[in-house]
Amino acid sequence: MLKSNARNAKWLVNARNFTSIKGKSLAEASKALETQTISALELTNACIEQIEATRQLNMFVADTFESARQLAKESDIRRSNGNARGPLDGIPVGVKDIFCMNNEAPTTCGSKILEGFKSPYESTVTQRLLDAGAIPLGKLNMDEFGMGSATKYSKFGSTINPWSKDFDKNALVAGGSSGASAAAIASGCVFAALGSDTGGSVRQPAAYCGVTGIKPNYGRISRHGMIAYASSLDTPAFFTKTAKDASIVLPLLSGPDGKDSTAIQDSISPGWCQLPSSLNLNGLTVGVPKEYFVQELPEEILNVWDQGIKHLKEAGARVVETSLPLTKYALPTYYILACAEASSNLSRYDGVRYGHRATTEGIAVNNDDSNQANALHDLYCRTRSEGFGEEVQRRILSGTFVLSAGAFNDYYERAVIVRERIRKDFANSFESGIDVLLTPTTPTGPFSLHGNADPIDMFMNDIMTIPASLAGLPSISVPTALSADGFPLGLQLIGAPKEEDIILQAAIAMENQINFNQFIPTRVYEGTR
Ligand SMILES: NC(=O)C[C@H](N)C(=O)O
Repeated sequence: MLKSNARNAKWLVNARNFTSIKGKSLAEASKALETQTISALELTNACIEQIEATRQLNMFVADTFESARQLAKESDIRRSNGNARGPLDGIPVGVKDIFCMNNEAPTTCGSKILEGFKSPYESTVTQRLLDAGAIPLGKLNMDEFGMGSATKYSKFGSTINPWSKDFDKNALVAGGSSGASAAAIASGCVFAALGSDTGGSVRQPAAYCGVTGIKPNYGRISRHGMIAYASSLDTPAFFTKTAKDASIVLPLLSGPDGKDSTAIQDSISPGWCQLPSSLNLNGLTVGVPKEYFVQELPEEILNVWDQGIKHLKEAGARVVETSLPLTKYALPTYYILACAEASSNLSRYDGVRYGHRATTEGIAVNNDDSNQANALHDLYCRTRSEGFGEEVQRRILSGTFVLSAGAFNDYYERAVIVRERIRKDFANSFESGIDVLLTPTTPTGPFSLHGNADPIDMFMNDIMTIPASLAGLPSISVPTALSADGFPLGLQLIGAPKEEDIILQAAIAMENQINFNQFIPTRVYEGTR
């Protein structure tokens, strides 16, 4: 009795110091739980408070606070019994609304067509989070079905970048499609957040929000329960404050899964992803691909790139120029393949099986067979026109076109061939002795939320991230510097197949020198840190 009172008293004292844990890394939060400096319930409540304080950014589209508090209490009991499950036990996390969860939150993928959809099952990756003792606080906003680079194409409206000078006229995009997951880390609402990366959806928002975003190798994390956009590219991925945190989370989410035939079947060796405590990169060769020096690259991006090269050299790496000649074909190849796969995947949303259904008012139905067929066709058309947003419709139309008989050979088939050649480009580079490639994550810093919404400009944002997606390679965005205007800029490390450990080592070596955590988006921390 006395003992537990003493511990409660200790927690109460520290409860006044919540502010000191907000915005800290997952490793730090985990340590605080381990030493019982804070309880999981207190940590959860502190994160909920921060979510409430930052509603203006429009990050959480569904809260699961009730189940979160229950899970936190269970975590505290486990810990007090000496049965804590490891570094994620008691850690508040967020989940992109693309992952099916069997809790109080609907799963909508940012789309009206899935409005109110309650998943009857749990995705593999969220189940692994739960098994590790993590505490999901809610579902995070996203571009509808993962299609976009700004988290603007959502039925819930846009998410705002926490680094914006103000959250109104001068609001910046958080990037997309997993923009809210990145923003939730940057604003200290959670310590890890799930996203998905098809062509850059985790790395690009990570760069824009000044956090770490890792896209593991295709198949490293099971896709079971992640709503499909372009199945040959879709990769469950996640955000943390630091690369060190990412190295803690990745092994817990990875591994074979009988429910996804594309999940990597190799079991993970015990030493995998465990990083030496004193990191130096002696013996590591970093390639800088010359084709990524696209003409339009602004000075500040070039400077950040130079800074990254310097950091890697200082950590002991050898840096050489390399060539990936087919880089310029990656963007069109991606948008042909992704749209083609999307047009097929999204054909299941017809207003009959689940989700939004258009009203049948005005659709004439009588017993005449042809009339009934017309009525059904009308229902599909109305449902899909009402349920899908503009960008999703655009992609379904172009995807249907590239798969049509007259266009298939010229577009889809060619794109499949070019994709293989792009994969070969990377393989040649790695075979020549390069261990990891270094590029900017994005061609610019975060842009205005209210600016030009030309879809082609939006596609151009993915120019640096898409090649690795086509090749299925692991890659990570490391927050590297602030622009002259005070906005985050990131660099991307791309690794050889299944070599997440190498990109993580290089990323950690960089972050040790950069110390990006010295910078914070002050508006969302006002009075809280
Ligand atoms: N899903 C992604 O990885 C984002 C990419 N900008 C796309 O719209 O396809």
